[in-house]
Amino acid sequence: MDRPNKPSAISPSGTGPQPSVHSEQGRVIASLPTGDSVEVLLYGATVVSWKANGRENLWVSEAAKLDGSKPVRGGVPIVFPCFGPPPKDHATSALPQHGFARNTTWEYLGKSSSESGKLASGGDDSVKLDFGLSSSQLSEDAKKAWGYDFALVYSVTLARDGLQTMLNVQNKGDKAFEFQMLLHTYFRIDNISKVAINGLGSTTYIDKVLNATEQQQSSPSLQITGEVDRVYKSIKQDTTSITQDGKSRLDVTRDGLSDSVVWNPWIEKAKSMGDFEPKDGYKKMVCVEVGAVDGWTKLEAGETFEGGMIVKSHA
Ligand SMILES: O=P(O)(O)OC[C@H]1O[C@@H](O)[C@H](O)[C@@H](O)[C@@H]1O
Repeated sequence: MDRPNKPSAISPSGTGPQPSVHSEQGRVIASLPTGDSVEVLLYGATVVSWKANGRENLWVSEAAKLDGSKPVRGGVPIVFPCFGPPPKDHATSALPQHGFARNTTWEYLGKSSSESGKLASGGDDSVKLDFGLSSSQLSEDAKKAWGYDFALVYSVTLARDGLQTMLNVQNKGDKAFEFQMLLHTYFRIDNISKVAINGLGSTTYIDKVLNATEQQQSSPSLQITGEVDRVYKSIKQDTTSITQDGKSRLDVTRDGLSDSVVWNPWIEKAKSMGDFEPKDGYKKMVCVEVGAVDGWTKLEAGETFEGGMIVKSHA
């Protein structure tokens, strides 16, 4: 399997007090001695909070359902195995928009021991939480709609210098399947009018607002002044960064992935979503989503795919 982008991981551990991890009411919360923390709902394995340097980096709607009745409007919902409404002539055609991963309850597999995974966890520097979802945990409806034998492991690593989220997809069955995946991250920002998205220059994108026409990003910097729903394909740069008032705010680095979606619903679309509150919340969020959504990724029986992101937050 091609791994288009291989960034260096967040810096590994030192020694010192241990991170704390506890679970309560369907969520797992991890904190570092520095005060940085991450909170993951078992429903959808949705990261609903990531605080670094005393600041929340994720936006969650005030009307988001956190009770498992609807995918969470905010945080980092996982899109799998289809992105958007599935095409009629594809094996995913009977699934809902964005698939089933974001509205199924995952299993907490535990905190991985130090030195395992992509980061050398341990000491006070990082902690890695693993979540699992396999075919047997799906609802009867989802099993009927997509009857493949698969296993997903989602690893969320909180480190002193960032957050890493990686999705590992395994084909456990005896027939090949095709999928798309996306980490649909809602970043919290202070004011959309002061924000620019950089690192998408010279990239071709599908503009879903302009009837899915193919366009070219000519300027190196994207400002958001209206509804934006764009699928950037085969991006050459590893990192898409969000600046605020001209200063670096968040750097999103793709790992094993080369597509990104940029989404902001703006005024009318925000009004039309019952779970989007406050209605002017579009000024405080922007989705920069990493994924494999241009066409389909095929996994043969027994094969594994891994992709995700490393996000660094600037104080
Ligand atoms: O309302 P949903 O299903 O969470 O989707 C939100 C948005 O998700 C984005 O990733 C899509 O590109 C948009 O088209 C879509 O509107």
